[in-house]
Amino acid sequence: MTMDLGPIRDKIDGLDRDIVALLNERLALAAEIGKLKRSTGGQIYVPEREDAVLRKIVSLNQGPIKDEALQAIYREIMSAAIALEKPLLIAYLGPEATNTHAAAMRKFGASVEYHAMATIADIFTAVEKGEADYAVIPIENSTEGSVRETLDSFVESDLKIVAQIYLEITHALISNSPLDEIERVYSKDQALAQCRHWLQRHLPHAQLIDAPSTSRAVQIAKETPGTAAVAGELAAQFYGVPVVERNIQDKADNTTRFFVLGKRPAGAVGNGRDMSSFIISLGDESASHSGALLKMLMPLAERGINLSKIESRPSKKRPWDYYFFIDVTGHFEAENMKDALAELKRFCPMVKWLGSYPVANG
Ligand SMILES: O=C(O)C(=O)C[C@]1(C(=O)O)C=C[C@@H](O)C=C1
Repeated sequence: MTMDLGPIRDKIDGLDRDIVALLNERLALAAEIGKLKRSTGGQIYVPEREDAVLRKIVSLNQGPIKDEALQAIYREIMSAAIALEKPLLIAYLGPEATNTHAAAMRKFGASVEYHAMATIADIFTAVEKGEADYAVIPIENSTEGSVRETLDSFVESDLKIVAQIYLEITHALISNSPLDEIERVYSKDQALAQCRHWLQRHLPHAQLIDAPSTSRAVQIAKETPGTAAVAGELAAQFYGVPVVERNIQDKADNTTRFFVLGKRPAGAVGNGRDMSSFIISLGDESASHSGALLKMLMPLAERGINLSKIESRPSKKRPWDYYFFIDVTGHFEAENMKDALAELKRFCPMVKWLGSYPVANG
């Protein structure tokens, strides 16, 4: 039987012509917006608008395209729009091709510039000095907990959290050798631990060796026959090493949360889709007063502001003095938030706003 795909492909060609013309029409409008923003000093990347666009296209979608596929396409369209408005440089915690790189690309797409940096402190400095426009850093992992260096860096910095990214962490076995020839497996200890059962079952005799990063592990696997790496698929693509097996992590729900940091705050999305983060210190009350924490949370609870996370860190100023890092629902500019903060400031020596941002990426 011969298949005649010609007529259908002709229709696809016609649609592609229309799609390209429409995309260019949309991008020309973004370029116009860019010109206005540059003359008035407006922000090029507008997380709350992107959140609204991504929700709008999902509400318009009637299928068969999946919402996630449509959002991924729009992520790239808005990335191309940003690149026309002004080239943006995004700093992220390196090395290249790690999960933080993948998270940054998920948020900003392929049309902006990325720069891997060695430490979280370097990243804060780069954005503060204007050497990078935005930064992407990990804040917490669902199994490993918070990244303490990130929390501590917020105490001294005036940068604002403008967006957050949730990335499901998946691991792949990456090697030039087939499974039955692999004798050594390199990765970060955490990644090896997260794949322990799979490795025991499929490579019971392989030696498991710590590497400084998952990306370094892939570089080692690339150079040495009989070795493999456990890393994300981005690293396999980036270094050009084949994926032998994907999704080898023992648990399926391992997620890391990342923040996007910028110099200027993001506006409100509305519709209950905003979150805010603060550092609050109770000063002398924290050690002496068992009800102090409750007193701190009451002004928020009384105004219907939900607490989604609270975490304490030693202030390092005095023993048993703590900073509380809290995430709450709502935008900083909302009336109930302003009231709650005014009340907190009456008895808390430090109430520091770290930023307000859309609840989650699309
Ligand atoms: O609406 C804007 O401010 C734009 O710059 C356009 C646009 C878009 O392509 O929709 C692009 C980048 C911004 O982050 C948000 C939206």
